[in-house]
Amino acid sequence: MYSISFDDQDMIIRVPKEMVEPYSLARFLGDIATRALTKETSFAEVSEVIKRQKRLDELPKGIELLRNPDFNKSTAFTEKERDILGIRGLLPPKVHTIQEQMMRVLENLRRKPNDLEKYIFMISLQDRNKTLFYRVLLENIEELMPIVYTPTVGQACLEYGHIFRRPRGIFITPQDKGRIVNILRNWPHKCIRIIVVTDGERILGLGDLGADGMGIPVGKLALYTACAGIHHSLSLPITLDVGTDNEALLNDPLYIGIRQKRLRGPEYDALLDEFVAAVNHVFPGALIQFEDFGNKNAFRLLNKYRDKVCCFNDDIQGTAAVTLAGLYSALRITGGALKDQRILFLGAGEAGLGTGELIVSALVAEGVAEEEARRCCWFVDSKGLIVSSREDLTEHKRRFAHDHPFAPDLLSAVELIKPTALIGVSGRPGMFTPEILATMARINERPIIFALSNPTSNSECTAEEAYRYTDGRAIFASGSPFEPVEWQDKKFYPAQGNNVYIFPGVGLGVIASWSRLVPDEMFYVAAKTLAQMVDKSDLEKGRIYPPLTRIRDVSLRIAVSVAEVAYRRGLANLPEPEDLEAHIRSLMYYPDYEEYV
Ligand SMILES: NC(=O)C1=CN([C@@H]2O[C@H](COP(=O)(O)OP(=O)(O)OC[C@H]3O[C@@H](n4cnc5c(N)ncnc54)[C@H](OP(=O)(O)O)[C@@H]3O)[C@@H](O)[C@H]2O)C=CC1
Ligand SMILES: CC(=O)C(=O)O
Ligand SMILES: [Mg+2]
Repeated sequence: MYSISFDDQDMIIRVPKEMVEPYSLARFLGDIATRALTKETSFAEVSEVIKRQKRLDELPKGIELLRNPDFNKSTAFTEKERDILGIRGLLPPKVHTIQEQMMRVLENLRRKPNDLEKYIFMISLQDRNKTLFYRVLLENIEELMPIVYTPTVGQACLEYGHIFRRPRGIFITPQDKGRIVNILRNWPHKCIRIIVVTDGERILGLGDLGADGMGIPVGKLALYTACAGIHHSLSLPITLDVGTDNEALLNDPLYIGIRQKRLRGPEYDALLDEFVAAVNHVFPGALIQFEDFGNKNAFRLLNKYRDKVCCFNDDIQGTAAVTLAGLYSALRITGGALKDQRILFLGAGEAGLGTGELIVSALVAEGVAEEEARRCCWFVDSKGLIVSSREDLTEHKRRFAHDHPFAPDLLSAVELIKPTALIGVSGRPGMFTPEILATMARINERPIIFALSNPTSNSECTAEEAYRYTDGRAIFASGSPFEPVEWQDKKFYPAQGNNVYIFPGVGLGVIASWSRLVPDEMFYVAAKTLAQMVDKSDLEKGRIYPPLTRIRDVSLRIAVSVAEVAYRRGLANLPEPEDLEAHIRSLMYYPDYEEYV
C-alpha cells in the first residue's frame, strides 16, 4: 500500500495524489499506515509539511483566532482558512487584501478629530491585528511616527490612566522583589531578544509620569519592528513601577501605578540588580535598553551594567549618535571641520553630556588631543555656564568645565562663547528666544540650531522661529517633527534629530550578532553610517538626516556597522556570516500575512 525508501540523501515517501495538498499530507503523515501512496516527495518537503502542521496545531482556532492579535488577519482570512480554522461565518463574507484593509484603516484614522484619538485608534489596531498595524505603520511612517511616537506618545503618557484599554508589557513593582524571575516567565513569548525598560522618572521632557510612562517602551518597540524589522514577538516593554513623586498622579483615581513616593537608595538598586539578573536568567543575552530614567539613575545604571550585560542607555548614547550625525551633515553645508566648532549645549544632562562625550571620542578618533576635543563642547545648565570655578558640578559635568569666566544665562553664554552650533536638550520650551537666535545668526553665516527636546511643546524653539530669526540661514533640527516652513517665498524642510534614527539599527546589529555588550564604538559607527546616508539632494533641501521613508535601509546599514564592531571586538556570540548584510537583511521581518493552510 505504501513504501518508504532511502536513496543517498533523501528519504522518499510515496503518497497518494490527493495528499499533495500540504495540510492533508501532514495529517496523513500522522496516520501513515492506513493510507495508500502514489506520489514521491522528499524528506525536506515532508519536514516542511510537518513544520506547517505543527504551526497549524499551535494556531488558536475559531473565535480565539480572531481575538489573537499575533495571528489575526480579520477579513483577509482566505476561504480555505475560514473552513479549516473554524471561522466560517464568524467574518463578513468578502475576503479583503491587506491593501484594502490598509485603505480602511487610513480612512478611519484620518477621520479622527485629534492626534490622541489617532493614537488610541492605532494602539487598538495593534491590539487586534499586529500584522496590519505594522504594515500600515511601515508604509505610512512619516504620517504615523508622530502618532505612535513623539509628540503624541507624550500626550498619551500624560493621560495614560485615562485612555487605558488593554495592558501591554510587564509591570514590576517593589512588592515583586524576590519573584521577578517568575513575573518574566509569565510573558507568553519565550524568546525575547530585546527589552526596553523605563522607571518613568523622566518621560521625554515631561518629567515624572510613574507607571504612565509605559507608553514610551511600547512606542519605542513598535519602532524597532517598523524601522528595523525586529519581529514583535522578540521584544518586551517593561515598566519598573517604583512609585512616583508626581502628586497629581498620586491623587488621580485613574492612575495605573502604585500609590507611593519613588523608591530610592539601596532598595531601588537592589530591585534593579534583581531585574537585570532575572532578565539574564529568563532571556539570556537579551539586549536591555534603558529609557527615560531620571538623570542620576540613568548615568549610574549605565556605568554599573554596561561592562557586565548587553545594555545601553538610549537617552545618553542613542541621542549622542543622532546628534553627532546631524553635526557631520551640517558641516557638509557650512564647510567646517568638527574640531573647529564651538558647540554650546543648553542642558547638561543625559542627552547633552552623552553627546559631548561622543563628540570627544569622535575627535580623538580623528587624532585630536582629548583636552582640545573637550574644549569644543560647552554647556549651560539650570545654573548657567559650566566653568571650572563652579563648585556645584557633578563628576560628569566637571569633565566639561573649562577655565573661563562664568555666564549666568544662555544669552550671555552665546555672546561670550560665540558658538557655531547651539544644541537644546534642556526639556524647557522657548529657551532659544528670538534674541538668542538672532545673535547666533549675527555670529555665523549658517548657524547650526538643534532644538532637540521632546515633545513639540518642550522644544527650545519652533522651526518657524529658527528660520525667521536667523533670516532663513539656520541649519535646523528638532527632536519632534515640524511641518515644512514657508518664509519669504522659500520653503524649508526641518530635520528630525531623534534617536529613532539610531536605536533600531543598533538593536538589530546587536541582536543579529548576539553581541555580549554594547560598547560606545557602536554609537560612533552608527553616527558615521547615518551621516553617510544623507545625500546631496537632502542637504540641498536643508535636511541633515535621510527622509524617514528610508529608515529601514538606514537601520540595516547601521546594524551592519554595529555587528562589524561586535565581530571585530570578539563580542559576538554567533559565527560571522560570510555576507553580513545579507544575513541581517534576511532577519528583518516584513509585515505580511502568512498562509496558514
Ligand atoms: N531628540 C532626541 O532624540 C532626544 C531628546 N531628548 C530630550 O532632551 C531633553 C533632556 O533630556 P535629558 O538630557 O535626558 O534630561 P536631564 O534631566 O538629564 O537633563 C536636563 C538638563 O537640562 C538642564 N536644564 C533644565 N532647565 C534648564 C534651564 N531653565 N536652563 C538651562 N538648563 C536647564 C538641567 O540642568 P541641571 O543639570 O542644572 O538640572 C539638565 O542639565 C528632554 O526634553 C528629552 O525629551 C532626550 C533624548 C533624546
Ligand atoms: C527621544 C527620546 O528618547 C526622548 O525624548 O527621551
Ligand atoms: Mg528617551
